[in-house]
Amino acid sequence: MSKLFRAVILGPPGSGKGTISERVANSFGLKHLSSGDFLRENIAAKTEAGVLAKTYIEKGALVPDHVMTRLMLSRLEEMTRHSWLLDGFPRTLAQAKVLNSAFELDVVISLNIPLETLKERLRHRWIHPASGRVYNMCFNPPRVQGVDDISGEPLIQHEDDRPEALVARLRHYKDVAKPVIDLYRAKGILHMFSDTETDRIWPYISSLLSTKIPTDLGDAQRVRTH
Ligand SMILES: Nc1nc2c(ncn2[C@@H]2O[C@H](COP(=O)(O)OP(=O)(O)OP(=O)(O)O)[C@@H](O)[C@H]2O)c(=O)[nH]1
Ligand SMILES: Nc1ccn([C@@H]2O[C@H](COP(=O)(O)OP(=O)(O)O)[C@@H](O)[C@H]2O)c(=O)n1
Repeated sequence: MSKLFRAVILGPPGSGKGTISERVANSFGLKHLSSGDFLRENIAAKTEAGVLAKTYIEKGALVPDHVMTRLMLSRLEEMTRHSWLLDGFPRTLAQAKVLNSAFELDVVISLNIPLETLKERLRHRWIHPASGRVYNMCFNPPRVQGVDDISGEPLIQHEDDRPEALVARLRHYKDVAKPVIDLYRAKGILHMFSDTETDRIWPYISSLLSTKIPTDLGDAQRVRTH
């Protein structure tokens, strides 16, 4: 079987992980696994992990490491035949160590976006909860304001996307993410990107991945869209 490709994208809330992950999935045929979306699916399905995770997310707290690692690793065990890009996991050093003991990562992308840019982006972020589709009134607005392009269902804004909630989330993110970033830098697989616009970062990420992703991923997996 051809070599598989395993990557993680790290970044604070609003940094564009989901936006960039979708472009990576479309360009390189990797499976994008968003831990936030996966948690919301489990919450909606009222799974044991979802019910437990909900109690933490509602308080704006992180879901405990053992719940996240059990949930994410069982999902990854179902994807062993696929190349993937993880978004939002690992989020802590404990999560990273468990992931590293189970899978060898090829690339870790870390987005470094200024606070004011994050605030501005999240202020205008609208989400279709059922699909996880993400819009932005300034960057990628829906055809009809407040309505999902595909389903016609209403869009919502996350309570903790408000600017006053963001500062606390950001401080917590930085405290928790630093040892994870340091770990992957020490492994020599960290690639940092800083800018205020996704469209300026994307070409660099795309060319990095073009050099790293095995060309023999197989047609089924590698769908090049230009
Ligand atoms: N103005 C602007 N908005 C952007 C840009 N890139 C992404 N966005 C929007 O900014 C918001 C945040 O982007 P996401 O991809 O959701 O960021 P994220 O890192 O996945 O955020 P979390 O899921 O909260 O961790 C969304 O509404 C995006 O549509 C950009 O370059 N400029
Ligand atoms: N590894 C993770 C990922 C998400 N989460 C929780 O799930 C929520 C939604 O995750 P998300 O990635 O959609 O949003 P962000 O808060 O990361 O911007 C987070 O706010 C956390 O409460 C977590 O606790 N641990």
